[in-house]
Amino acid sequence: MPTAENKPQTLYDKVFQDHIVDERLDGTILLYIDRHLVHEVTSPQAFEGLKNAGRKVRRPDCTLATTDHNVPTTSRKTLKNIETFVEEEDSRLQCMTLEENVKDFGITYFGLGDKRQGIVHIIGPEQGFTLPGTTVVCGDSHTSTHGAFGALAFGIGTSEVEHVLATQTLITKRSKNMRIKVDGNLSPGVSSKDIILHAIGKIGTAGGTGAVIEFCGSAIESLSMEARMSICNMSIEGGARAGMVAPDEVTFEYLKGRPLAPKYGSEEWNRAVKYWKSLKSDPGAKYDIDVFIDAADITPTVTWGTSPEDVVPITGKVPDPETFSTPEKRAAGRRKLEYMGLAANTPMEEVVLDKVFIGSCTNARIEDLRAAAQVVKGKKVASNIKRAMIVPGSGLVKTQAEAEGLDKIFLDAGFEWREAGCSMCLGMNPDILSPQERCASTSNRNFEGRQGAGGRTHLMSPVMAAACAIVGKLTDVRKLSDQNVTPRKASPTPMEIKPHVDERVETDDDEREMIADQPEDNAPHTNTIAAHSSAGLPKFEVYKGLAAPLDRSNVDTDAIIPKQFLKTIKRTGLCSALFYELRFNLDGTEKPDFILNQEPYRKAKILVVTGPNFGCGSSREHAPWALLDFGIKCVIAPSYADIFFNNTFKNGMLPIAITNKDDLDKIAAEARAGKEIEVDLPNQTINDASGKKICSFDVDEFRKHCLINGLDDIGLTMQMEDKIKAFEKKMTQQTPWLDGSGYLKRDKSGRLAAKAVPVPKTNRGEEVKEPLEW
Ligand SMILES: CC(C)[C@H](C(=O)O)[C@@H](O)C(=O)O
Ligand code: SF4
Repeated sequence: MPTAENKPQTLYDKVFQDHIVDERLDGTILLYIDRHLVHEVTSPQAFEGLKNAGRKVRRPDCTLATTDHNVPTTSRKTLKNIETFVEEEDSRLQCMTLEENVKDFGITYFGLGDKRQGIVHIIGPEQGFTLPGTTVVCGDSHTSTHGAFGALAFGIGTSEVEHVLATQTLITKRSKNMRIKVDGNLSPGVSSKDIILHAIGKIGTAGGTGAVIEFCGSAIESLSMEARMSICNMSIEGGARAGMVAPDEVTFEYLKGRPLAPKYGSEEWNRAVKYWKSLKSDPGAKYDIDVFIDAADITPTVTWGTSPEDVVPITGKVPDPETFSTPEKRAAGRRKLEYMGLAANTPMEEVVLDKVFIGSCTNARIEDLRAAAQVVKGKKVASNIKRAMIVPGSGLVKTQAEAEGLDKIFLDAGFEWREAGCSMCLGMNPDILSPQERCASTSNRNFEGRQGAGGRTHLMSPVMAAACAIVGKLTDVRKLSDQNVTPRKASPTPMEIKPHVDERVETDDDEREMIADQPEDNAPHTNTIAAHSSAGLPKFEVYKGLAAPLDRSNVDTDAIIPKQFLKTIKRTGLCSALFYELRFNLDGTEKPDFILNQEPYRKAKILVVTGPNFGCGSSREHAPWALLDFGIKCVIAPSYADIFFNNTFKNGMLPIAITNKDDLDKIAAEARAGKEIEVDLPNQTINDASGKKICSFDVDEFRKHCLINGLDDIGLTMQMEDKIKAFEKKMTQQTPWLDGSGYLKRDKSGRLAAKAVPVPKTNRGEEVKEPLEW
């Protein structure tokens, strides 16, 4: 019998274990974060919180920022500065706020004039900022991308961004282990995007909820790093917190010569590789969920509906909702077809397109562009295609593609060749679909309104999108006769990255000692933490109010609050943005059918959702902010997506999972009758208006404690300063390559120049009171 110590561990277990700063008896863990990526959309409120509290960024050397979501992808030839370049006012403000914050807090930033600027999940790996065995976070759900390196990488909300900026840690719990094994050879024309779409079709968008997926098997091992990134990128669409692939020779090869990776051939590199090689799952390691896929079963795959799980082989037909298993699914299916403007049983290859988008953090890397160019070469975009866009994922991808002449191939065929950014993946910038326009897209989400209000998205691989542009309809890339599209194997010609920053300086032993021995008030990366509490949130105890019933499944955060409202730099003012496209017509008038437009539910304080997986998709904390602004502080649903679930607690809200259908039906019946519901958190019961118990509910002990006492995590974590500091000292010894000395300036004595500051206030700017127990 293996003991707890020698129990076989998974890759996830190993990386998680190596980052535990502290563990409570109830399993709440303070996890150290090695790498923090920051973008303009989810950071302004976090920096504002730091400023209000007089806090510093703890590890500027481990933090990397860029602008990507809001930036126009038009030519930057005339770019002077972001102020004159970004025309849309709110976008401009968000970009400028980031520029101000990175200056104020001393963070490395790749702005629009910098060739290294690009989508946050493309630039991290490109720079060697993402490394195996690290914990990587970003206020963005597709942080899962970085798991391709054997990193534990996941998206967080803005409150957590603030927590990481201030403490370089997160409060979390262990996730479940899930394994998706893909064995065998991929057929020509089938790529990693097809693998992940196929897998999501199989497990569903909630299939990975609460889990970290390890992708393995011979088909995964044969893939290049870029292909592995596309797979891990979409783990979040399968509901998982993160996706991971064990690091191997392909990974090490990719990292050689990256500016922020340990210098190839150095002692540090050799030490790092030795550690990275230890990160494989042990034989006999147990997985809570195991999925097997035969690579031979995967064909070029496209989506037909408004959820990434709505997949079908390109050779298939639009499904008939009347054949779906339950009345709820039939109703949802009809709605999807109506939104998508499709008739059941139409062959997918007969669906005519308007636009083609090749880009996004899923598929805008150099290999994606090479593969698409191979299909397009010597052909022309079909005349019915109004716009076909190629948007490289970063300035470096663009430069490399131009050096290889790919831009010319695309331009000759009639594609637009754009500058780096998120572009039409979510349309927070000028690149959007018009209502009813149909797009073949290499992005990752096909939610209603995702690429523009009323727009219709079909997800697919870059070679498929390229073929669609040529044919003008959804099409099977394998039919384009002279194409020779092969799956993306480990590439013999990786992208050449020229270091634009000083290469990482190897920390020698003496230096390591010196860093570890620095006096407390001048440690390499510290905030001296004054004992303080952070009682800043309104307390949640017994909460009573009208409950609005919502009969929907898989409500994504794009539906809770669409992209156009993410441009705010505040946490408030989002009441009318809540469920905007469900609540309002294009002309701004109300849709009378939507529940929150009906009496008495305009005054709802609780939302009762009868379908599972509420809050899936994007990490936007704007979703709980909008609910709060409307007056809803409690959501009751069968299940939630992980990031949304976390985000609500950080705002003093209570999401309750009721898995028992009878109980949920009773609650929904009260809601439908327009009666009030009482949520008693101390006693963990849901009661009717008279106080009679309907059912009990579970809640995590630590979260309950924080809600009832109105505690803010950051203040609590800051009381763990000694433990965090001790952890950092150990890490500097054990994994010196993670101290980002390549970015941070050193003072004359060679010390990393981050200053210690006392922390007199909470993140909401209030006076510090007595310290509290963590
Ligand atoms: C803006 C950001 C919060 C969001 C995410 O978390 O995914 C975005 O990148 C998206 O793709 O919807
Ligand atoms: S999913 Fe789209 S919007 Fe989100 S980070 Fe990736 S490219 Fe940007």
